[in-house]
Amino acid sequence: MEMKSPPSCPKTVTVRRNPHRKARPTPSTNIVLNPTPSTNLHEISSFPIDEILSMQIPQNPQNNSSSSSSSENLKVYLRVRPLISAKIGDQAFKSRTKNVWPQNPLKKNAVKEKSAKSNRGGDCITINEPHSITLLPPLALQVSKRIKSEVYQGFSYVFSANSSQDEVYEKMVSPLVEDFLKGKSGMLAALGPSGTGKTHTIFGSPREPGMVPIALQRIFKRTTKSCSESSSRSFYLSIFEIYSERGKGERMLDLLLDRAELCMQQSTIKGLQEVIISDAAQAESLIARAMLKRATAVTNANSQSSRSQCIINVRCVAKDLDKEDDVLVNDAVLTIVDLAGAEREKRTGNQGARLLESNFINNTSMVFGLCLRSLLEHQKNPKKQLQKHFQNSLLTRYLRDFLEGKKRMTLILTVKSGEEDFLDTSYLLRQASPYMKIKFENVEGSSNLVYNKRQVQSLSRIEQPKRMKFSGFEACSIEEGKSTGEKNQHAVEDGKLDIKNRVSVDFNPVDLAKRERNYQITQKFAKAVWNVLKQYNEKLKVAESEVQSLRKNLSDEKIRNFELEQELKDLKSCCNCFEGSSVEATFAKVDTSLECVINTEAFESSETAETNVEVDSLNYEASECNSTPKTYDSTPRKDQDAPSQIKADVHSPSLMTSEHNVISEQCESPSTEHQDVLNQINVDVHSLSLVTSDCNTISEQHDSPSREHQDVFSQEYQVAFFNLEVVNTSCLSVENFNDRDCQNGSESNTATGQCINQTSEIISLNNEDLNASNYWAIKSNPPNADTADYVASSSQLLSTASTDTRSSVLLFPSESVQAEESPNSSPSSIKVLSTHDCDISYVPKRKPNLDASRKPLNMEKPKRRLLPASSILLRDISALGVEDETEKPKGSRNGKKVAVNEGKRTQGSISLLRLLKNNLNI
Ligand SMILES: Nc1ncnc2c1ncn2[C@@H]1O[C@H](COP(=O)(O)OP(=O)(O)OP(=O)(O)O)[C@@H](O)[C@H]1O
Repeated sequence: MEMKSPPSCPKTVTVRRNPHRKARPTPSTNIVLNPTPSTNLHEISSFPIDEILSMQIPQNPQNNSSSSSSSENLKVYLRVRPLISAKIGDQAFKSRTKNVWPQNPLKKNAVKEKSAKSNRGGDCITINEPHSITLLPPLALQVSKRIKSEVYQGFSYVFSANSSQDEVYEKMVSPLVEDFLKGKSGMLAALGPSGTGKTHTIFGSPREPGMVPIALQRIFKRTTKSCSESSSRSFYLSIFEIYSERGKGERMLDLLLDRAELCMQQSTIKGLQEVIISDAAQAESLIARAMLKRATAVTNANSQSSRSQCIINVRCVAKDLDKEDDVLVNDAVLTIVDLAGAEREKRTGNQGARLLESNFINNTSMVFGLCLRSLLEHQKNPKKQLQKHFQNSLLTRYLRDFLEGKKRMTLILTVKSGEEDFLDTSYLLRQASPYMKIKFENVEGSSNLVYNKRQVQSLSRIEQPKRMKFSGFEACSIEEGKSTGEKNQHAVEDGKLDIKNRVSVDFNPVDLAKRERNYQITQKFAKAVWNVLKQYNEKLKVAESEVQSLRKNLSDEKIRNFELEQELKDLKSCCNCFEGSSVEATFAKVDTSLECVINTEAFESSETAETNVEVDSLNYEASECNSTPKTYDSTPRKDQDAPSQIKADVHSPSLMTSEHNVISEQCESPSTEHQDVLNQINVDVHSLSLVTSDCNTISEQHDSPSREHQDVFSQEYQVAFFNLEVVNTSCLSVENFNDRDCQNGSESNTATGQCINQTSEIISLNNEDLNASNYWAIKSNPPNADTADYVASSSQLLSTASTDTRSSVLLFPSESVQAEESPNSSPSSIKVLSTHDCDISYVPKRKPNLDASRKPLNMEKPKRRLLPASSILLRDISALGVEDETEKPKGSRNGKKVAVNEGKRTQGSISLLRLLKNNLNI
C-alpha cells in the first residue's frame, strides 16, 4: 500500500488540522507496509537429531575396569603333563594296582601293552605357541579313520610338560589370588581326563606344591607384610567333596570335619565347617589332612585316581571398614575345584562300583560342560534361555553363579601327550575349545568385592526411576530388569548373596551402558527441543509485535484516508466558500455603510447639540472565509464559516472598550448547509472614562436533522456613540441579530442580556456621573422569556438612567420573530422608555446578497434579509402613529449594497430626522 500525498490546497483556505503523518518506524523490526521476513533474527537452526543420535557415551573409568573384567573371556589354560617313563610308569602302575579293584587279567595285559606303546611313541601334542597346540593323531588312526591333525588355539596359556608349578601359579592363579585379595571372588577348576595331573596341579606334592599351597603361601605372605591387612582380614578354609558311592546319589562330605555329611539348600551348603587359617602352614596341614580323607581309587589310568569332586574355599572376611578410603571390603571367596577325571571304560577297565563311580564322574563332567555350553549359547543369543543344567548336579548347583557367568572362573585343562591319550585329549579339547569364547559379564568383578559406596548409591539411583515413561527399547530393559530382579529375589531367599551380588544381578554392564546412553540421548534431545522452542517463541513474539505495528499502521492509514476524503470534500466546497465569502464581505460592507450612515445622521441630527465625535478610523477588517473541516458533511457544503471581525477604533480622551466576542458553534446534521458565523466586533471608543465591557456570548444551536436549512446565527453589536449636549453622552446601540428560526438561543440571549446589563450599568454610572442623556436603541430578538426579562431589566435600568438624561431606548424585536411568534408580541417588545431627548441609533437588518443563480438550494430557505433601520423604524413609528408620507422601506434588494450617498438622505433617515425633531422639539 503506497501512501499518496494529499492534493495541494490554497493556503488561505486549507486549514490542515491533521498534518501529514509519516509512517511510524516499527520498533526494532524494520517493518514496512509489505511485511517481509525480518532479517534481524537469526535463522533457527535445524534440529540436531543426527548429532544427538551419533553421540558417544563416555565410559566411566570404573565401568571400564568392570567392562574389562566383564568382557574377559573365560580363561582356559592348557597344561600338558609330562610323559612318564615306562619304568616309572610300571612302578607306579604296580604301586597303584594295590589299591584298585581286582583287574581282569586280559585287560590288565592290554593296558600294559598300550602304556608301553605310548611310552615308546611320540607326543601327539605339539605346542605351536603359548596359546595354541596341534594335536596329531596316531598313525593308526590316521590310516584307519583318516583322522587328521587338529589345531586348538585360543588358550590363555599352554603350559608345556616342562612347566613348573610356580610358573603355572604365576601365570594362572596369581591373578585370581590378587583379585581375591582385592575382594574379588574367583574360581579355578581343573578339568581333564583321569591321570593327566589335575590333582597334581591343584594340590601338588610336598616337593611340588600345587596351586592351593602356593596361593595360601602367597596370601599369607602378603598379609604378613602389612600388619594393617592382617589385622583387618581373616581367612577361612573349607574343603568338601561331592561323591557318589556306588551310584547311590551324590553326597557332600566335609573333608575338614571327618567327612561329615553336608546338605545343600539352594546354593548354600549347610554344615560346612570353615576353619580359620592364620598362616600358610596351618592351611597346608588342613589341606593335607583333607586330601587324605578324599575318596581315591586305583584305576588303570591313575594309581591314585580321584573319585570325587573336591572343592576348596578360601574365604576372606573383612573385619572392619576402612574409613579412610571409604572402601567397603566384603567377603571374597577363592574357590578351587579339582574335578574327577573323565574316564573311559576301555582305558580304566573299571567295573562294578568303580564303573558306577566313573559314570558319576563322567556325568558330573558332562553337566559341567553342558552348563558352560549353555552359558556360551546364551551369550551368543540372549533370546535363548540359559539351560538350567546346573540343577542336575550338586557341583554345578554349587557353582551356579560361575556357570551362569556371574562370577569369574578359570579353567585349566590337563592333558597327556601320549598317542594313547589322543582320543581323550581330542575329546576334551573339542568340548572345551568353545569355552574360550565364554565372556563373563561379571560386574561383581568390579563391584562385588571392593566397590565404592557412592557407586552403590548411584546404582540405586539408576534403579529408582521406574515412574519414568520409557520407550519400547527401555521397556524391554525393564522387563529384563524384572527378570533379573526375580532371580535376585531367589538369591535373597537363599540368603547367600549379599548386597554386592544383588547389585551385580540387577545391573549388568551392558544394560547400564544402554540405559546410560539412552538417558544421555534423551537429555540431549530434550535440551535441543527446548532450545528450538525458545527460538520459535522469540520469533513468535517478534511476529506478534510486527502484526500489532501493522495493525496500527493500517488504522492510521484508514484515518488518514478519511481525512483526505474530508479534505477533498472541503476542497470541493471551497469554491462555494469563495462565493459565500463574497456574500459575507457584502454583509460587512453593508454594515459599514450603515454605520457610516448612522454616524453621519447622528452628526446631522445633533446639530444643535455640541457633539464631538471623533472617528479616527473605522477599520473593517475583511471577513475571512475559512473553510474549516470542523464539521463533516456528507453533502457538499454551500455556506462556509465566515468569521468576520470588525474593529472600530474610535479615539477619544478616554478609552472605552467594548468587546464582544461571539462564538457560535453549530453541530450540524448531514443536511446542514450553513456553518458557524463568527462575528466579532471590537469597538474601541475613546470616552471620558475608561470602561471595559466584555460580553461573550456563546450560543449553540442544535438543529434537528429534519431541518434542511439553518439560519445563520449571528450577533453583531453595533455601537454608536453620540455625545449629546454638553457633557459626554454615550449612546450605545447594540443590535443582536438572531435568526428567526433560532429557537435554542437562550444561552446567547442570556449572555446578551448580561452584556446589556453590564453595559447598562456602565451607562448608568456614566449618566449618574456625567448627568448625560443616553439614547439607547437596542434591537434584540428575545426568543424566550429569559431574554425578554433581561431586556426588561435592562430597560428598567435604562429607564432609571434616562429619567435624568431624557434618554429613550427602543428595543426592537426581530422582524421574523414578530412575524412568526405573534403579531402582538412586537408591540410588547417595543418599549419606548422615554420620548425626551431621543437619539436613535438604528441598525438595519442585513440581508445577504444571495444570488439565486449561484445558490439555488438556498432559494427555499428563508433568506436573511437586512432591512435598513430606517424602514424598521418607520414601521415602528407608524405603529406609534407617526406619519411619514414618503416612507417606504428601502432595504437592500438582492443583496446589493446600499449605496450611502452622503448628499442624499434616505427615506428612513428623513423619517428618523423628523421623529427626532418632533421628539426633541427641535
Ligand atoms: N606335571 C606333572 N609333573 C610330574 N608329575 C605329574 C604331573 N602331573 C601329574 N603328574 C603325576 O601323574 C600322576 C597322576 O596325576 P594326578 O593324580 O594328578 O592325575 P589326575 O588328573 O588327578 O587323575 P584323577 O582324575 O584320576 O584324579 C600323579 O602321580 C602325578 O604325580
